[in-house]
Amino acid sequence: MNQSKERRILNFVLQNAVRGDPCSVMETIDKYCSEKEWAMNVGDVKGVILDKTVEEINPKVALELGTYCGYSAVRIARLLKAGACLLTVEFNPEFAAIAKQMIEFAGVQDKVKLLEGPSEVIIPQLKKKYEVDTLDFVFVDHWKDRYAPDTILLQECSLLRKGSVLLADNIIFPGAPEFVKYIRNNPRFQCSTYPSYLEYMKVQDAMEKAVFLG
Ligand SMILES: O=C(NCCc1nnc(-c2ccc3[nH]cnc3c2)[nH]1)c1cc(-c2ccc(F)cc2)cc(O)c1O
Ligand SMILES: [Mg+2]
Repeated sequence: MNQSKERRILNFVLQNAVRGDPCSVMETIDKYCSEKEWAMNVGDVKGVILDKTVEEINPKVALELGTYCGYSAVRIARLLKAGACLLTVEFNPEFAAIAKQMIEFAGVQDKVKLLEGPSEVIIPQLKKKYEVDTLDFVFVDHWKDRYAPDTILLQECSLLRKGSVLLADNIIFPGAPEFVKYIRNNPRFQCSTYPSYLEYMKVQDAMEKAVFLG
């Protein structure tokens, strides 16, 4: 049975990146996906916006919605301080299996908890089952029609506190119009937009940062 694209990306990393070196893993994925096969990682251009946001917040508890191959989990985890953790949610078992190996190869497994399942099931479990109090940072990068309902669900589950920061990928391409409409008209969020480019392409995209005001 022929390999999936995600399996080819992982194999390229296992054969070409430096084990235990997150930057080497990120660079190797970016090289493969810009030269050989496009894939929906946040990538090296929008990745800098992600880095700056994580460094500014210095989160103790971070959540990622949409693990995919683990590129942004490695990107975020490499910046987390001792004792901080990233919970990342993936519902596709194939992607989750790839991401688990990617995260372990990069050596950030002690900072990352990969949760398999749909976000609408996992989010309500975060407090009791995963011992989360509130989230300092949320990277929203899963199915675009889940952005708005899951932002509402995070509030309903009291997982956001005054100052919690959401950063949403792809608000231009593929786009998340319901989310943008919801978040920009919501007085409980302070929003800012970061124009950028779709990963590995000369196509306009943007990220939206939304600070919860409590
Ligand atoms: O669909 C995307 N990302 C989502 C993957 C995912 N990985 N995991 C999930 C998940 C995880 C828990 C969930 N719970 C419920 N739904 C869930 C979905 N979703 C995506 C697509 C593109 C894209 C651009 C141009 C194109 F021509 C085609 C595509 C670019 C991007 O940057 C993306 O992020
Ligand atoms: Mg994305």
